[in-house]
Amino acid sequence: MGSGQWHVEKRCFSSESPQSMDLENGPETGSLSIVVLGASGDLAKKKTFPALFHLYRQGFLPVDEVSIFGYARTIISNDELRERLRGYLVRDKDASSEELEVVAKFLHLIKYVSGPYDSEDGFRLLDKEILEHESLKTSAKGLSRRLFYLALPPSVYPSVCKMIKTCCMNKSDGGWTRVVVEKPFGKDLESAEQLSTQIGALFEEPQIYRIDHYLGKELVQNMLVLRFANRLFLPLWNRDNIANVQIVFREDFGTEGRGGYFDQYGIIRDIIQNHLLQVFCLIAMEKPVSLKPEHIRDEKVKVLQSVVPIKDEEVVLGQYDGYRNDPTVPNNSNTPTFASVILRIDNERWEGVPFIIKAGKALNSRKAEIRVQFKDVPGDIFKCQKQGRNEFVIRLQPEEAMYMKLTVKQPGLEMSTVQSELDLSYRQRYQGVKIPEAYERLILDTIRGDQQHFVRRDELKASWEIFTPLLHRIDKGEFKPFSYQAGSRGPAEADKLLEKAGYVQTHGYVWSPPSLE
Ligand SMILES: NC(=O)C1=CN([C@@H]2O[C@H](COP(=O)(O)OP(=O)(O)OC[C@H]3O[C@@H](n4cnc5c(N)ncnc54)[C@H](OP(=O)(O)O)[C@@H]3O)[C@@H](O)[C@H]2O)C=CC1
Ligand SMILES: O=C1O[C@H](COP(=O)(O)O)[C@@H](O)[C@H](O)[C@H]1O
Repeated sequence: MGSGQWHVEKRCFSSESPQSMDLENGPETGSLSIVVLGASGDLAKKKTFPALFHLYRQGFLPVDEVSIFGYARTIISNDELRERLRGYLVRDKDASSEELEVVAKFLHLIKYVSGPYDSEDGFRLLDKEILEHESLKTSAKGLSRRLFYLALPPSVYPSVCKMIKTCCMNKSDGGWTRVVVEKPFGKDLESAEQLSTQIGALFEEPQIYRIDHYLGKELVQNMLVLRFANRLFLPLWNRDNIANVQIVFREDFGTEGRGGYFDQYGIIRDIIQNHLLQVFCLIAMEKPVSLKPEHIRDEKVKVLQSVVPIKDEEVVLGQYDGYRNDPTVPNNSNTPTFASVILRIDNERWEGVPFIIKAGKALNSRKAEIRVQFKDVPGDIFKCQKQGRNEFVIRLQPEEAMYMKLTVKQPGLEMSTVQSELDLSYRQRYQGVKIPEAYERLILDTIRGDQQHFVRRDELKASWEIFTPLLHRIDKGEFKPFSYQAGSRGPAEADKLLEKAGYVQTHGYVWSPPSLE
């Protein structure tokens, strides 16, 4: 692979039809029906349909193969759905006539079917529509591919999966049916396992795509490359050199109309148990045998299983003032909108290294980053260590970047030291390159049958095992959040915990992304 292109070993093609048949993953051509269930909802309009549009625009969804269906209970016409979606695909006033035409052609591919989630009538109607479209599309040897995206509350997953299985499976020999399910996948270990069992009774694991959109972010996808394709990092990535790791998610807005949903889940279930824990796996796991999805997921499960029970004194919870003003949030809500939790791994590589996982809503900034802090240099001949430690920072968003904080000689006649950085800011380094949206990438993976960036059942179980005891105590009101001011850094106790974990702040040093001017 001299081109430096991503090389996924699992792809093996039939000699008969090299491009059309991936033996392990099912056919890659033939009619493709993408069904968005919950098409009237928030996720569908903001993420799913726009991602499909971007794939269409880049030629990944050829019109001679693809049909898109929306399904929900709301009674609306095809045109009404298309009109609802339009505004999320393009801003009319900025768009050229060519762009508007592309949008119109894409919207024309979408057909809406209305029906309930628990009765066969609606799904039989959906199946009839799919069959009708399949008969019109190119079908290599009559192959059909059916992708069902559940943009729905998890409470309806079991009945929807049952309806798909009963009424809407691919009917061609050698075609496939896949389902994409969103988070939250369960509320604790027991409910997640129950849901997995219900869905697992209907579909095989290779048909189930548990999506976690953080796994589609550019710099999250870069983690394995960074760790395992750079000699520089290999000998450093362990307890001998790394003092602590932080994985941080901050949002500068509150629950904003989603209070009712959020209050049943809280920040640990909304962000930490899934998004941040997936990032944690990629930082902490061992090198997989290969890039095959199962090899990667095997290593993720192992590291999750090596996490020791969370200690009470290594948790700080917070709730921002004003959270309970939302009419959909109970006045006595104990739900955390902020949490900082230290995870510890009991293995040869990481024993003694705290992983501080922190997430909060209504804070003073919006960003997600990984911060790997190295230990002090032994024998400080420059007497410079009070200036700060080496830190490797991976900024997931906004302004994707990686930078390494270093101590260097202050330029000039004197021998003094100063903190500086090696900086790889994506906007500057990759000018003109459009970084794809996470959902765009992940939906393409589902079509290609690549489960590398999706959560396997045992991985999900291991992740709930880590957080369920703490979550149950919070649910029972045994663990109380500190209050914090909206727009602040969160509760001061979280900074104390960070300090206790051994994080050394570099005072007076601020990294600002380089500007293009
Ligand atoms: N919104 C977001 O940004 C994100 C959402 N998610 C997840 O994606 C999924 C969908 O989210 P979102 O679109 O916000 O959800 P919505 O609340 O907008 O629900 C989607 C659709 O499901 C139907 N629906 C809503 N409530 C019920 C119910 N109680 N029983 C049956 N059907 C119902 C409605 O369609 P109709 O009444 O027309 O049938 C609705 O339009 C959820 O699992 C969510 O956690 C994940 C990440 C981000
Ligand atoms: O899954 C979720 O993620 C969003 C944050 O996603 P991002 O890609 O903008 O970082 C969060 O706002 C939401 O509460 C949560 O459900």
